[in-house]
Amino acid sequence: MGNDLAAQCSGLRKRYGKRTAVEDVSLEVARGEIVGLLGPNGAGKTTVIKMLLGLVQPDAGQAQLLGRPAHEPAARERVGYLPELFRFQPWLSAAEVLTLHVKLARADVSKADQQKCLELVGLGQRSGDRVGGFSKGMQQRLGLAVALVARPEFVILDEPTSALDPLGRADVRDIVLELKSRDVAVLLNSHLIGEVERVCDRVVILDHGTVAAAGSLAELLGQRELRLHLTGVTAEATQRLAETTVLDRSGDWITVALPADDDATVPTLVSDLARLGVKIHAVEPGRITLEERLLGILRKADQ
Ligand SMILES: Nc1ncnc2c1ncn2[C@@H]1O[C@H](COP(=O)(O)OP(=O)(O)OP(=O)(O)O)[C@@H](O)[C@H]1O
Repeated sequence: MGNDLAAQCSGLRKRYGKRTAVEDVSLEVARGEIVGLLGPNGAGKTTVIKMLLGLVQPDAGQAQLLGRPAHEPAARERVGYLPELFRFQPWLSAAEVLTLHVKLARADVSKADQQKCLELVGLGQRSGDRVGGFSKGMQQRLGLAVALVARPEFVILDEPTSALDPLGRADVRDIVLELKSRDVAVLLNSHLIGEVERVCDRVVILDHGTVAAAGSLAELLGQRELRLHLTGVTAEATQRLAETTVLDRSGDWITVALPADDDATVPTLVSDLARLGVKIHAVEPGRITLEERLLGILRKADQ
């Protein structure tokens, strides 16, 4: 495996009794890449994460972390993990929880840097307070600090914002993007699709334990489109429109496909149509959202 991969797994399978939780799942996370893991409840996301971390033994397949087999404890030393469900020792202060985890990770992180990590997650003022008195969202912020404090090269965040207010969610988004800028890889499991769409480079969609779709956002969301409200369309203008891919026509509205990442098509088309005497009432760029795409994939699989 190349050193450019933070995580890689292939052919992962896990059964619990007769129930198949995960079947033949393969995925990769490159260094500095943010990958979103999406899928309905019970799709197998957490099970895949646990197999990647060597916390659950796969029935088949293999997983590697930062170039080592996932089951080796040394593989996890440079990995930060925010589990979906966790409880910290309620009698410890936030600062003590971080110190404990720095020790467990056998990392060398000064007290000042530990305090900075608490500030990063918005708990700078609460470092001396006992965790038992923390709200759910504050505990989740502390969980994020624990995942980040030992300066990991790969971070797995399992539902990191489920208990957070909108400001907290925006903070997590900024933190994830900041990790990427430092070439830290992130695997993000979240039901908040807008969040995934905003920060992730690639997305893996799990359904019934298997990979239902995977790819970059551009690949998954496909072509962009443009809705035009036009009147006075002459034969010449119709010919000009036919040079694009016309997806739909209903009344005065025409939808054409736009090539991905092409900035020239819209201004050229609009000026050509205007020159040909067409009255242009509206020009609306559009693209299906990740949520629409996800629902489409999952509903198709259920049919
Ligand atoms: N320890 C376990 N014992 C028995 N079944 C399990 C265990 N862990 C997971 N499963 C089953 O495996 C399947 C996948 O569960 P998993 O927690 O991986 O899903 P998920 O995609 O993370 O779901 P959610 O979005 O609800 O967190 C489910 O059917 C679940 O009941």
